[in-house]
Amino acid sequence: MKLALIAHDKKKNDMIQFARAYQHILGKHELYATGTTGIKIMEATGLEVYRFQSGPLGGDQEIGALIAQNKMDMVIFFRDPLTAQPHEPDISALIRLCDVYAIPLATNMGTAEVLIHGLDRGALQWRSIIHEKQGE
Ligand SMILES: O=C(CO)COP(=O)(O)O
Repeated sequence: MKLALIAHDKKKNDMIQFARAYQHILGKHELYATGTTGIKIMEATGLEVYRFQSGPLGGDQEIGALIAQNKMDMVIFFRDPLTAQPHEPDISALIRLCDVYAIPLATNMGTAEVLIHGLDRGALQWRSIIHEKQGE
């Protein structure tokens, strides 16, 4: 499965903890991230992560574009709900596209835990039907 990992600055430590804790699960999947989040995850875990632009420079939109092509299977996005972001419209657009395409989205650690355990138990196998249709 293809997973997107994104964290706002005040949530980057949470993302590092999450990636370390679930490295054994994350390592079985294709990982994508916005620029700075990706570097931090790679440094902390040694996992291979494909990095898009940093969020404020268009990274959320790049991940949104993959969702619009039905090429992303899960999004874990540790948003900072207490800090205004200059690229708020991009963030809203990404979340909206997850809803348009029924892509599992976690915006906090509690939901992320549920999703990652579900992923490991095969709860996203329905997505493989879409992969087959796309010839992947
Ligand atoms: O701003 C972000 C998501 O909206 C995250 O971007 P970075 O991972 O580059 O910090």
